[in-house]
Amino acid sequence: MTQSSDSSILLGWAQLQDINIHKSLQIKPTPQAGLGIFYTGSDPLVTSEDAEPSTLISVPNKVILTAENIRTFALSYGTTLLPLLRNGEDEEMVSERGTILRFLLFSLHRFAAPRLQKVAWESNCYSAYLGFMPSPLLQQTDDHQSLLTSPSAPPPTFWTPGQINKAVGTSLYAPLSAKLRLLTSEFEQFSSQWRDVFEKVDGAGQADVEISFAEYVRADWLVTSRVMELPIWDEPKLGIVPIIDFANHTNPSDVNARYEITDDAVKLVSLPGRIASGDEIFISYGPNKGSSEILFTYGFLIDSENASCECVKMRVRDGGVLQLVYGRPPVAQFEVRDGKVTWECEFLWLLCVTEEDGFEVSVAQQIEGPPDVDMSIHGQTLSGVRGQEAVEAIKEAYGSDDKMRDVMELRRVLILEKWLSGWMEDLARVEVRQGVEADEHITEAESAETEDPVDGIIETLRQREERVYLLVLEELEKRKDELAQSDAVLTYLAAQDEAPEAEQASVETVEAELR
Ligand SMILES: C[S@@+](CC[C@H](N)C(=O)[O-])C[C@H]1O[C@@H](n2cnc3c(N)ncnc32)[C@H](O)[C@@H]1O
Repeated sequence: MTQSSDSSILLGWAQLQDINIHKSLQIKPTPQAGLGIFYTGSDPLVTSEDAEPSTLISVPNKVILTAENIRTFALSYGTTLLPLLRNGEDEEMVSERGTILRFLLFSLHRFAAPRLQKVAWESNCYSAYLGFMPSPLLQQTDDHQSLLTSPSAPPPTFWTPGQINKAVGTSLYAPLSAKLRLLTSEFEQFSSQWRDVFEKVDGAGQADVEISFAEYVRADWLVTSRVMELPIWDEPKLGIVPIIDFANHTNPSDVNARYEITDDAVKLVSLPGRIASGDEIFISYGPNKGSSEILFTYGFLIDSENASCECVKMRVRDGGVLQLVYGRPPVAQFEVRDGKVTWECEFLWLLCVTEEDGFEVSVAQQIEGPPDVDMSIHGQTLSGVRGQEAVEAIKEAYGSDDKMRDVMELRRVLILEKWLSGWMEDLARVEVRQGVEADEHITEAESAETEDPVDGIIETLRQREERVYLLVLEELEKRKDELAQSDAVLTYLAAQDEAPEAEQASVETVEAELR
């Protein structure tokens, strides 16, 4: 089967589904990103700088793989697909993500029983499209699949425990470990549900009642890397938009198309003057996403050298006040955009106020459920105030105090500096830590002799994150020097020198850090 006939299968399917595609578009392999969308014409309505944005692809809502459409579609499958879309024990439907994932699993599984294969694939009106889904680990046997260029390194959820361990210290490690734990526990439950459903089918054999973890991880990756949040209905919904989902990512400054969402369709429209004949159509998967986030979600490293922005999001686990007030570790965000360094760590307000300032947090452990957390500011108790609301209350109470504002900022700077230095040390540590015990389903397939492309990815990620931390540390150092000279801080320190010994604990820390 040739490349053009490949593309024509997909485009023919799209036509049957009332998907409108500009006549000069092709879907074909790219050197690094699997399949992509290419413009091959010279229509001035698309290429000219003076043209209006032009619709390249328009996908009607009824074709989008949303949970709602899949549930409707599942009704025609009788006893096979529908029971998979419910939670095993109760009769409730699974989440939107779960529904899309289970539909993909059902459609892409190779059933041995002809009856099941017919229902899942041959009578599936999405199969012509689903046949083009990438498969980073599984061996491809389909004619058109074998033509796809597979990426040199698999996405992180496919990494072996040994590969994952090498990411220790990067901002990828914790979310990746957590995701694999989640996938493992979901899979335990789902694989037995799958077995229950297919054991009842006449003629079902071993290949029909068993589903592998690798299949589950692949379906999850397809959902994660292709799903969009669609604000079409009253409440935004998740959906995979066929054909438009072949658009690859580039840096925001190089994009040549964007999404347009109307009441009845999702469209890909051109950016005037950005597309020439032969160009690939590119969108941006998120201008504020850093290397780690793109790697986690889409499985590749962005071209950060040419990007105007690098961003690191790190979950902060203090096991204390933050955990109590936020419920889960909050995210510290650092950004270097066009050379400008910024950070977003509002939750540090929770750590820069002390009992000495009239701030207290008290915890009452419940017999069941999370503990009750009360905050008290200058003797006034605020019950059940959590997260950003708690931060706002502290800012309101202390942020307007001219005498304390700089002191508090200095405390925040010092805490952040300490965290960043710790994270830099973690990044520099070469030792491999204890494995991700959850990942028992993927067998170790590493060879010491062959060069592992995942090593290169992790090393690049380490270097990028280290650079961001270094730039933030430089800024913090400057800010620390400014604050140390501020009248408010000098007055505060002088007053503390005169204060009785017992009251000096916090300033001693501040002074020690300043030295
Ligand atoms: C929405 S899909 C795009 C279509 C995809 N290329 C395919 O063959 O089906 C997103 C996936 O495309 C690949 N991709 C997109 N942009 C890329 C890029 N700039 N570099 C490498 N891979 C990219 C990644 O595998 C990503 O998870």
